[in-house]
Amino acid sequence: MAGVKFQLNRLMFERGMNVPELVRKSGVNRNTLYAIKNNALNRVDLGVLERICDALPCSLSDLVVYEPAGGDERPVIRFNPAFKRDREGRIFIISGPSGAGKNTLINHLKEINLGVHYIPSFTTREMREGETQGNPYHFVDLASFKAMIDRHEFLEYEQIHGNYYGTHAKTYEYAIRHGYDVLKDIDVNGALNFRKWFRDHVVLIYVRPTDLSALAGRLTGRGDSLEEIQVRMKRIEFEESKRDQFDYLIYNDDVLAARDELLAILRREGVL
Ligand SMILES: Nc1ncnc2c1ncn2[C@@H]1O[C@H](COP(=O)(O)OP(=O)(O)OP(=O)(O)O)[C@@H](O)[C@H]1O
Ligand SMILES: Nc1nc2c(ncn2[C@@H]2O[C@H](COP(=O)(O)O)[C@@H](O)[C@H]2O)c(=O)[nH]1
Repeated sequence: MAGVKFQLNRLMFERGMNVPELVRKSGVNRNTLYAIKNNALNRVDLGVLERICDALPCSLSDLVVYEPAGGDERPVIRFNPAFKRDREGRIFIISGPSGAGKNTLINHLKEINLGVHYIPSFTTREMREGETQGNPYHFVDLASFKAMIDRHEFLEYEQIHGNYYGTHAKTYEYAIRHGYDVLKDIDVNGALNFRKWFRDHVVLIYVRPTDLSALAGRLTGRGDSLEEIQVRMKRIEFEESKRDQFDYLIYNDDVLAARDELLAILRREGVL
């Protein structure tokens, strides 16, 4: 859609700056910054823009641009009309620490015909053994990811464990508008952003093992390097601090029991 757009996402990305740091440097409150970052504001105080420009630093014309109509409005997957609901679509998000078993659970559900879609995110991380282009991600280089930020193609994106991950906005908007349910693993920040934008259309499910010390062993078993595991372990405390904001908690100690709990949630939420 044509209109005035903020380039805060890209500018922060280029400067390696996160929201808390920009709050500190600019004095602009967190919610306003998120709204500007996500182009979710219709009006804004010029003083706020000045403070952001000072803090980044950048010029006003770097921060605010007019974008004519154009851009790619198409979803990145083909939706199956047989899965269409007679209500708006819902997004089921699975979050939790690395090694909790989010992908394992999703892969188990892919074996059952639930009538939900799995939308691959875009990522800059290296492909793992067994992964392919489009499953579970669209693997892109940093320049392509950055170009997508420029074109405002992401609903949200995060830097996690040193790599970038982003959800394709038009695809999720299309799913909700046209009655398609989606199951996707997203980090805790992304999950809470989805809740902010799509409210009741989003169901948040947090997965973890009862004993968090099991995580490192699982990642070793997956073939992650020691260095990679250390990076991932550092994020557990942060992820756990967001847990209370989720609708459901699943303890994945036994995969099949956890899968059944997830199925019970989907049933309760009207998917099955
Ligand atoms: N209940 C379980 N018991 C033992 N091992 C498990 C269990 N669930 C998953 N695993 C194993 O743990 C490893 C990590 O699982 P998985 O890749 O699904 O985690 P994840 O939550 O998706 O992690 P990430 O956030 O890093 O993508 C895999 O090797 C998987 O087979
Ligand atoms: N905020 C987002 N988080 C995402 C997205 N896609 C995946 N993820 C999360 O990233 C980590 C790491 O995943 P891995 O497959 O590289 O181990 C994990 O927590 C995912 O849930 C996204 O589009 N946005």
